Amino acid sequence: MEVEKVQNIALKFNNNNNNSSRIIEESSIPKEFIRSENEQPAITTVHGTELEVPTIDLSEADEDQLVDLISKASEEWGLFQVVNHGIPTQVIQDLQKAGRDFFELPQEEKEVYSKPPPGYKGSEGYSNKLGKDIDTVRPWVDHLFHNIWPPSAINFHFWPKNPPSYRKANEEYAKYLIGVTEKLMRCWSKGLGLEEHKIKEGGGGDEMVYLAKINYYPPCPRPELALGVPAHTDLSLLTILVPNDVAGLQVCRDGLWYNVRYIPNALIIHIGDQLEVLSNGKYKAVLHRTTVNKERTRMSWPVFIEPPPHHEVGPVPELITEKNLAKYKTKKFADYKYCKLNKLPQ
Ligand SMILES: O=C(O)CCC(=O)C(=O)O
Ligand SMILES: [Fe+2]
Repeated sequence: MEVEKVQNIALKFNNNNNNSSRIIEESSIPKEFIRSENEQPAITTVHGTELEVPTIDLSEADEDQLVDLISKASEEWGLFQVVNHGIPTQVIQDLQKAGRDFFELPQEEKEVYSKPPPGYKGSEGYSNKLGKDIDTVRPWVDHLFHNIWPPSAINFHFWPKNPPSYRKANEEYAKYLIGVTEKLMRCWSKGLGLEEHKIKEGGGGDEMVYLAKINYYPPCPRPELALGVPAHTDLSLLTILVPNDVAGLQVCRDGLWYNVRYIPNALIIHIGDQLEVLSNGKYKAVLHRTTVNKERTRMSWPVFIEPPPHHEVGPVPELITEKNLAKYKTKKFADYKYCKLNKLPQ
């Protein structure tokens, strides 16, 4: 069988002059990256159909209409794209260029920002999972995490100094992102029949943490066998993501995986676990994953907007009645995160 044939062929990582990019000499991948058949994109993707997730114009002047659209998309899909969101194209392009320039640096320079050794509890730092031994199937992706808001949560130690434009590009993007986030949270509150500040308050108010990530998915010689990020829902309250123009995001509907269409300049909004909890299950965290590409590097820039660790998250009390009992426990975000990352029951 094809899977077995490729299992014995080693991937060769070569240092290419001063740029230690990986040169893949065989038209194959090591077995650590090969997914079981029930995960392989070639077998599990619905081909020929890109999923038309809702695309919402965030400049819609009729606020009730906007609330309805966002509420419906969050209930039915858990994911939607927004256009006319108010973030200038230049700000997004600068963010993307700074991230791309960082990931194209020699490996040693990226590793300056590596996550601290085992025992480190934070999320921030660079991780080269492509080259790291872990006992599960490896994801075909490298990433960098660091907080971008609020100022008290920022640790510039994890922000690349090279390229020099990195800091300004991220600070600019963060400023605009706050506006988009707050608008979405007001709409979700209203969509739930609550006062407009309730979702923000339930998520930790001005202490909410904006955790930025860059995903870097290099070309993969056998994209039909591997995955970038495997199936998951985000831990966050919401995630706002900018992709590059290489498609790869997939969402699960009725057990089947569909490609999400790339729309230039749109932001992709994911409902995360914490919004599902706050809304007592009305809004659904979306199950998603990413595929990789044979020729091109895919990149994405998600920002996970999360409650601060000590903040207790549970269904908003006003939503709980005798007929609508709480479906989720109220617990500290840090505890929720610990259970999820360690695959413990919530
Ligand atoms: O790259 C993408 O489009 C999605 C990445 C993702 O789901 C994640 O990093 O949590
Ligand atoms: Fe995700």
